[in-house]
Amino acid sequence: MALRAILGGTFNPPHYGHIKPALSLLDSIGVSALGLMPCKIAPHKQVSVNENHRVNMVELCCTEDPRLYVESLELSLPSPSYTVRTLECLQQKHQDSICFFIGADSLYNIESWFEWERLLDYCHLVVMRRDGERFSPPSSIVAWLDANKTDDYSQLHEKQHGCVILADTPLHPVSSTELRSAVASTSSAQADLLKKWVPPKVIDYIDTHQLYQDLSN
Ligand SMILES: Nc1ncnc2c1ncn2[C@@H]1O[C@H](COP(=O)(O)OP(=O)(O)OP(=O)(O)O)[C@@H](O)[C@H]1O
Ligand SMILES: O=C(O)c1ccc[n+]([C@@H]2O[C@H](COP(=O)([O-])O)[C@@H](O)[C@H]2O)c1
Repeated sequence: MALRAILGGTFNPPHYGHIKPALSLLDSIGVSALGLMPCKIAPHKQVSVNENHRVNMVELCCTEDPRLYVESLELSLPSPSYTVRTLECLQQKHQDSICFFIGADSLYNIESWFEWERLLDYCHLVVMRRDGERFSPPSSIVAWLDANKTDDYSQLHEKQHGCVILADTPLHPVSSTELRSAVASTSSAQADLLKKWVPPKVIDYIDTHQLYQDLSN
């Protein structure tokens, strides 16, 4: 069965910490493209920048690499954007197996996700390092992880769903939160931070639309 790689996110704004570790895994996984899937209403976050801006920034981000595309399905589904429901719809739409990418911080909070125990019925989870030397999940999910994790990427093709890969991705120490602060700041160090982590077209978009000028968004 064909495999589809998807990274869901709020993307407020999108940054290289989203795309670089995920792109670095595509060859190992054996997929040629990565769908960036912006959520409509984030389940666990207050997001004041509207979905159109976030989608436009994700589209601009996709011009950075021909393997990137926007997966817009979640925007057409009822809010909030519960991943288990989205994955169910994605599978019905494409009939592919799905590798759903998340950062380690998302894994550590996964028990708070809507019907989280059903997630692996619809996808494989590919977890990217976010910080720290090694993965350190909360004890409450260790048994679940042990039952499902594998280091063998060929399993992603052999099984339709149900694997968890803790991927040894290079660290990209950045978050959208820091970048929103950097936009709001006037310091040159913060301007450098933006240039380092945000694609130039996304920086131009943020400037043009005066996003993140105050920290309430
Ligand atoms: N620097 C990074 N390295 C690895 N994974 C990341 C990184 N930044 C975000 N991710 C992962 O990408 C997904 C989407 O992230 P999201 O859009 O919430 O970005 P964020 O930087 O965590 O945002 P915020 O700071 O606003 O919470 C999440 O699963 C998150 O864990
Ligand atoms: O389904 C849930 O309850 C759920 C809770 C938190 C996050 N998610 C999804 O996880 C992805 C990353 O979320 P975030 O908040 O880090 O941008 C994004 O696709 C969200 O829709 C999903």
